Amino acid sequence: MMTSNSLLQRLAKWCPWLLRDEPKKPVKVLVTGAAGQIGYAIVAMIARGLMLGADQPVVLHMLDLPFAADALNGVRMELIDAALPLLRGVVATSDEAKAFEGVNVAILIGGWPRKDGMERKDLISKNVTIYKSQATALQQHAAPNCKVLVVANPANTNALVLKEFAPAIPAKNITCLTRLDHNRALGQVAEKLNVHVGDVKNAIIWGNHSSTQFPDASHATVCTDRGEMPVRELVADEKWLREEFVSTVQQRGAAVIKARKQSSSLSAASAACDHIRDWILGTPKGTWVSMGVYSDGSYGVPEGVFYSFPVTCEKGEWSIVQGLQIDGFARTKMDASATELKEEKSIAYGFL
Ligand SMILES: NC(=O)c1ccc[n+]([C@@H]2O[C@H](COP(=O)([O-])OP(=O)(O)OC[C@H]3O[C@@H](n4cnc5c(N)ncnc54)[C@H](O)[C@@H]3O)[C@@H](O)[C@H]2O)c1
Ligand SMILES: O=C(O)C[C@H](O)C(=O)O
Repeated sequence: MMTSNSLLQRLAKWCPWLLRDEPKKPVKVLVTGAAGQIGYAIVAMIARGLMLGADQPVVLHMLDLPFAADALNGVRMELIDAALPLLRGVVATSDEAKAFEGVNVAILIGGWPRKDGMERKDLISKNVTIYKSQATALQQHAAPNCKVLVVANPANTNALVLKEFAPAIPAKNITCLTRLDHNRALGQVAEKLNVHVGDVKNAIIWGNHSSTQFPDASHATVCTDRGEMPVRELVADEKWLREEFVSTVQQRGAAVIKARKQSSSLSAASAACDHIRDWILGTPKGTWVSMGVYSDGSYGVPEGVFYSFPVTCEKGEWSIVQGLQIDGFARTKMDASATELKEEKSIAYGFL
């Protein structure tokens, strides 16, 4: 007698779709500031599966201010015109409640960018109030386990404001973007050694997404035909690692603004996709990435600030890589960035 399974196999010869897995339920992804530079770059990346995977349908929620409604509608039209099979719906709105409704992932880019000659913390007065207001929308309207990535600057301090004003959201669900700096660090090492960037891993960004961040290549490795080799050994130039490498990564955002007259967009959008993809789908075995997370006191970093640490991710949860050796040089740099974050926190609270 033919079992139902073998009958299905035989029928599938003629109708292959019968054996396809259940289609995945669409994930709702919010992008704020979606009419802006990064927003324009990231929505297509998300809708093409670069953030959540090539088999994951998405519904895009896009929020921007009322004055940008026409531009936002233009982005919506282009998404339709791109005929993207994974895109199952688009909500374009200037209403925060509608934008946050039921979202599973929130990429918060809305805010003002710095211009040539400014530091990111010069944006505190303009941008932190946005995050106080969006905290309310997040906890009232987002899906219960919504994962949040803050991109807008000052990213660490905006994330802190969001956490403080959305107490119902677990702190571990709120993160900020330092993956762009992490990717820049990998890129600088790859250029220096003339190797493929995909063969370099485990650089670390410690601290604030600002010019006090500490890009650290002392634990990074390169995959070579002799096996995995320490970057330190291959570069064999401690001065370069402590000076030029550090300052190039710290100042890369400013260098892009000087060249483009606008801040990094394509690389920021790409890094935001990397951040969420690794958080949700997991980091490859033996690889860590940098994420701005609420400090639990690891490595002597004070609690109460969002600080960039090396993390690994599994099953949708990040954990800080423990047990790395911190020498005196690293300690000084890490502490300086923590001090700046505490200062930013008190300035931000003055505006709230
Ligand atoms: N963390 C990082 O690595 C990183 C990298 C690049 C840029 N950034 C930051 O990201 C932010 C956006 O950069 P951009 O180049 O896209 O700027 P942009 O000016 O091109 O776009 C920002 C958009 O946000 C919108 N906006 C402002 N207030 C809003 C609000 N309350 N709600 C919703 N939308 C709002 C604006 O109307 C605009 O369309 C800036 O703060 C920039 O400094 C961070
Ligand atoms: O530098 C900026 O102000 C934008 C962004 O934070 C970046 O690092 O490129």
